[in-house]
Amino acid sequence: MADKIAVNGVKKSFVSGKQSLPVVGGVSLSVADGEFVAIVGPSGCGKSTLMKIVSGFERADQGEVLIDGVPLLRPNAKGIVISQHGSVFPWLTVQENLMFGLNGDGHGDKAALADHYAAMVGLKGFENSYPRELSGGMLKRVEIARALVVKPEILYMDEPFSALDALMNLRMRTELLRILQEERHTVLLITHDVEEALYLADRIIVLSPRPTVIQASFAVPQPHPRKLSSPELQVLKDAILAELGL
Ligand SMILES: Nc1ncnc2c1ncn2[C@@H]1O[C@H](COP(=O)(O)OP(=O)(O)OP(=O)(O)O)[C@@H](O)[C@H]1O
Repeated sequence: MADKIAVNGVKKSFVSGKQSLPVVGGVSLSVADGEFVAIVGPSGCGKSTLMKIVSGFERADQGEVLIDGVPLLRPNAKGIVISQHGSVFPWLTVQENLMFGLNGDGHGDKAALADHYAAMVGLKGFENSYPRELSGGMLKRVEIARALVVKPEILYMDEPFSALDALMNLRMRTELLRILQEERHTVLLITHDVEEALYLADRIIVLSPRPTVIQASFAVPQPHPRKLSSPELQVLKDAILAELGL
């Protein structure tokens, strides 16, 4: 079977005036169906640029991205991006936000589906609330539910929890794992937080400084729920931090 995501020899530079800034220096990567891959790397190395290329929002100068063996030329309905900035519509209620992406037929009772996903992320009873009435963590849950309600095969997450406080960040990690146990997705997560990657991912890829290439890759074979204090994860954490020069 083809990989869910295959990244082959992707390179990208940005041109500003006469200057060319090489950002992605040649990245090849395969992600299996249902796999959770986290990407860590130094600030400004090109993580978000790589994610934009892999999700179809940016074109590579060289190389290609295949989703289920098909070249990706633009954002594709199989994948949804969740970013740190958030994209919940403030003028719509939770239920209306969740129904927003369900255009066209084939979704049955949209309100019921929206309410099902609201409940899945712990927002039962808040279906008719507006975003201004919710906390930061609840807003993040709306965003996750809004991504999941369209049943994407791939979740692209770019620092999804970094705007949350530390406690809410920890809660959302657990919440995400619970949701992924209910509904299988292939996940690509960018994070600056090595512990977040160790807690969530099946595999952790360490990117080099810009122009970025894959510097190292670590499998995380531990079952969930994981204890970050376990000796195995501590050893992995030290090895990843060493790759990052820390
Ligand atoms: N559209 C663009 N035009 C020009 N330069 C860009 C563009 N997007 C990104 N860059 C540059 O590419 C480099 C990598 O940026 P990118 O956002 O991909 O890095 P990152 O690893 O995600 O950074 P951070 O960890 O700080 O979020 C930076 O030097 C940035 O200024």
